Amino acid sequence: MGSTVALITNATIEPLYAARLRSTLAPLGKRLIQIVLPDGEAHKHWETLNLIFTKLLAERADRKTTLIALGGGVVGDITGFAAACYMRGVPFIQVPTTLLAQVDSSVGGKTGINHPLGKNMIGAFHQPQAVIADTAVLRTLPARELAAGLAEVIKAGAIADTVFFDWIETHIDALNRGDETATIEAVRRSCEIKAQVVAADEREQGRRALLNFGHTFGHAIEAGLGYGRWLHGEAVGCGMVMAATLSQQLGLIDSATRTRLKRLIAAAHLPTQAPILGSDRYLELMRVDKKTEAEHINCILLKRLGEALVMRVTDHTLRAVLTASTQSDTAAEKPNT
Ligand SMILES: NC(=O)c1ccc[n+]([C@@H]2O[C@H](COP(=O)([O-])OP(=O)(O)OC[C@H]3O[C@@H](n4cnc5c(N)ncnc54)[C@H](O)[C@@H]3O)[C@@H](O)[C@H]2O)c1
Ligand SMILES: O=C(O)C(=O)C[C@@H](O)[C@H](O)[C@H](O)COP(=O)(O)O
Ligand SMILES: [Zn+2]
Repeated sequence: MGSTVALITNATIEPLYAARLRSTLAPLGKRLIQIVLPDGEAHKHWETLNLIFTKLLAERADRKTTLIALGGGVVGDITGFAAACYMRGVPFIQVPTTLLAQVDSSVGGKTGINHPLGKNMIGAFHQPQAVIADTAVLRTLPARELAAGLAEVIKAGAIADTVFFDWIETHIDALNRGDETATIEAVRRSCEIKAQVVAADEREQGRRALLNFGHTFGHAIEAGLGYGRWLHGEAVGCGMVMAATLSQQLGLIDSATRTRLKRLIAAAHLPTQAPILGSDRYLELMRVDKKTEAEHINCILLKRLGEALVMRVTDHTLRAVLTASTQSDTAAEKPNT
């Protein structure tokens, strides 16, 4: 580690947890630069990234400076990308403070920012030196943000581990109320699953794409409504229901499996009915996805709970799912019966 550390956080987290982190760092005797970003997904863009570069340059941060991301996925993704770019790459550490960041975004080295035309479209793979998660900080997390984090926990079970999926079903009430023992187990197993997938395919040449279950639809919802209107986890929760509907339409899963996933997502207080954007707009947004190849949309589908696969899907099939998913629940069930 060099002689300087840059603590990067946001205006909500700084008064809650920055002093504690500063006092932990104090015995190391490093020069500390603190950068406080504006809060929210709507600020996960180029201008916010540039605030970091400007401050690091103005403070003469050298190429051995370690950046520390103290916050949720937004702070983590921007800080990681700043670390990947600043002086062509400096080390960084993730200190995730949301459930979503502790179970998913702090692990695996995907960093980046949004573009008005697409979610996370500008970024880099850059692994953190360490991830330090303390579940005690989740006590101050708003309930809506806790639910958003559960979406990525459910995703991990749905794509990779049926035993974990069963466990989430059994413990959903405990997870909803932030029970410490259940939360620690959810963080532990989600990180274990993610780390295994990333270790096998760090740069998403294959299996890592499965971690994108629910995201082709979800990212379209986030970008289509305007970043920050629906939380990432909310959009992913709804996106997983849409992907399950698609899986059923393609004959991969039965109606009972789709219903089981949908029930769990609803039990985690996440939306299951998609916002109306129009099928044309959805398809336009879904095509702006890193899995798209020569304009063809690739989706992550379920084979069963605990197993997923990537498949190219025609616009025709997607239109049917989009229509069903934005109508009433009864209508959404229709194509599947
Ligand atoms: N890199 C990846 O692999 C990856 C994976 C999943 C999601 N993401 C990204 O993560 C982002 C979503 O992250 P998020 O859900 O953590 O949202 P977020 O970073 O916006 O944090 C949610 C809100 O909670 C506040 N907050 C954070 N910690 C708190 C605490 N302990 N107490 C009280 N308030 C607290 C934040 O200030 C913010 O207002 C999205 O941009 C998504 O694309 C990235
Ligand atoms: O780590 C991954 O790989 C994921 O897909 C995890 C997702 O939960 C996360 O939202 C990720 O940022 C989405 O990746 P993207 O490549 O579609 O931007
Ligand atoms: Zn995600």
